Amino acid sequence: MSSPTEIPTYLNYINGQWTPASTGEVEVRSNPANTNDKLGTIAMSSLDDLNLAVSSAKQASRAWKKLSGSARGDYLFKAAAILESRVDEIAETMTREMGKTFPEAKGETMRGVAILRYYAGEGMRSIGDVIPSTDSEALMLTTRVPLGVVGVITPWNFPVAIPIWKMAPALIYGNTVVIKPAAETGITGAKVIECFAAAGFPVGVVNLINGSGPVIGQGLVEHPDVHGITFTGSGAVGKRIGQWALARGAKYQLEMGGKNPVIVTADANLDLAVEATISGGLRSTGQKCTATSRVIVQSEVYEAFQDKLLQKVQQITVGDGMKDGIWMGPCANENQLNKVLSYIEKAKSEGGKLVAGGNRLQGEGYDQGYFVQPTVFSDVTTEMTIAQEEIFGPVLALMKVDSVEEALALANDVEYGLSASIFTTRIDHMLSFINEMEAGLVRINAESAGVELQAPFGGMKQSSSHSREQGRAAIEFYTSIKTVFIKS
Ligand SMILES: NC(=O)C1=CN([C@@H]2O[C@H](COP(=O)(O)OP(=O)(O)OC[C@H]3O[C@@H](n4cnc5c(N)ncnc54)[C@H](OP(=O)(O)O)[C@@H]3O)[C@@H](O)[C@H]2O)C=CC1
Ligand SMILES: O=C(O)CCC(=O)C(=O)O
Repeated sequence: MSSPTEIPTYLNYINGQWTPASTGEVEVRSNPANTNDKLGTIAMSSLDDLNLAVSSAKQASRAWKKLSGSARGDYLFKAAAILESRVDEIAETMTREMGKTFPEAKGETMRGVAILRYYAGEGMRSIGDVIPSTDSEALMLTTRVPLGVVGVITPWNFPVAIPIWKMAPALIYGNTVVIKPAAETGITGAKVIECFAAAGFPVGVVNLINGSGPVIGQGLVEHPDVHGITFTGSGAVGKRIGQWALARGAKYQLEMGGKNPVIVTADANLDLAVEATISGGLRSTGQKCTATSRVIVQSEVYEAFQDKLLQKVQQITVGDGMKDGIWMGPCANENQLNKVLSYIEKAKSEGGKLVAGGNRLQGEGYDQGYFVQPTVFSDVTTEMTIAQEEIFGPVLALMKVDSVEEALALANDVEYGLSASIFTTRIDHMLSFINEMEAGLVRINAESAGVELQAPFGGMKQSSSHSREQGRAAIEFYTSIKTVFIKS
C-alpha cells in the first residue's frame, strides 16, 4: 500500500504523449475494499484538453484509414501480446480500483486479449458484397469506410473488456479513437492505453482523456469532429447522449441497463439452476448489465429451489477480492453501496420477504470498505420496485408463478430487454422462451451473464439503442457502407 505522497499520477494520452490536464487538477483513486489504500491520481481534464485529443485523432485519421486491414491488425496483435504480458498487474489494479475479485479481473483481462486478437483477424476478412447489376457490363459492389473519429465512453464495471470491445473494432475498421473511461476506473483505463502506446500505434490514433462525465463525456458527444459515439452505462445518461448525438447528426450506439430474469420450470435441474443463479446474479457483486436480478420459479419447485439457493448463498465469502478464498468483493464505490442499501430498504417496505443478507457488512476487514451481504428476497411481486429497477448489486428477487406462460409474461414485464435465461429440460418450454422472451440475449440452461466475444451483444427495449456490439456485428456501427458501381 502506498502513502498518499507516493502515489503515482496517471496522465492523459494525447497525440502520442502522456500529458497532464491543463487544469492541473487530479482526483485520487482508492480501493473500495479498503479506502485507506490509495492507488494513484488521474487527470481531471478540461474541454481544452479534449479539443487537443480530438484534433490529434482527426489528424491521424487520414493515414490510419489508408493502411491495409492486416497492417492495422498487426498493431492490435502487438497490443494483445503486451496486455497478456501484464495480465497480473492490470488485474490487480482492477481489483484494487473497483473491487472485482482477482480471478474475475484476470479473466476479464484475458478476455481483453482475446478480443484484440479476434479483431486483429478481422483486418483480413471481407468487408463487402458483389451485387449483380442490371447492366451486364458493369460491376456493382459494396465496400465499407470508417466513420472517422470515434468517441468511446465506458463504465467502471468492466474497465478492461468494455474499452477494448469498443476500441478494437473501431480501430481495425480504420477509425481513430478518443476514449473517456469512467473516472472511477481511470487508472485501469490508463494501463490499458499504456499497452496500446507500447504497441507503437501511430501518433494520434489512440487518445485517452480522463475527466468527469458531465464535462469530458458530454464534450466528446457534442464535439463536431467526433463522428461516432459508443457508450455503455446508465439509461439516464445514455438517453441524453443519444439525443445530443442525434441533434448534430453523429452516429451513436448505447448499451444500458438490464433487469434480467431467470425462469426455473418445474422440470428443471434445480442444482444447475441454483449454481447459475448465484453465478449470474452475484458474481462481480451483481454489477453487470447482464446480471440475474429476478428469479421466476414455478410453484411446484419454489420451496425446494429457495432452500437450495439459500444454502449456497450462506457459503459465499465476502471480502477483499485480492485475498484467497474470497468469492465476492465490495460494491465498486460508496454510491453503489448506498444505492443497493436503499433498494433493500424499499423492498422491505413494499412487502418483499428478506430471506438472506440485507445488511452492510461491518467489523474487521469490512469497516473501510463498501461491503454488502449477498441478499435474497422472496415473495416478490412484479409491481415492487426491486422487480422493476436495475439495482446493480448482489440482490436477488424470487417470484413465484403457476405456469411457464405466466413466467414469460412476468419476465417480459419490465422496461429492459438485455439478457434472460431459462432452466428447463422440456423442448416446448425452450421454444416458447426463445420465441417470446423480449431480450437480445436468451440463454437456455446457462446463466444470464456471460458474453462471448465473437457473438453479437446488445439489448431490446430500453437496454440499448438497438444496435449490437462485438463479433462481426460491430462492423455495422464502426463503418458506413459505400455502394460502388464500375463501368469502363
Ligand atoms: N450497462 C452497464 O453495464 C452499466 C450500467 N450502469 C448503471 O448506471 C448506474 C450508475 O452508474 P454510473 O457510473 O453513474 O453510470 P453513468 O452512466 O453515469 O457512467 C457511465 C459513463 O458515462 C460517463 N458520463 C456520466 N455523465 C455523463 C454525461 N453527462 N455525458 C457523457 N458521459 C457521461 C461516466 O463518466 P464518469 O463516471 O467519469 O463521470 C462514465 O464514463 C449503475 O448503478 C448501474 O445501474 C453503470 C455502469 C455500467
Ligand atoms: O456479461 C458480460 O460478460 C458483459 C456484461 C456487460 O457488458 C456489462 O455489464 O456492461
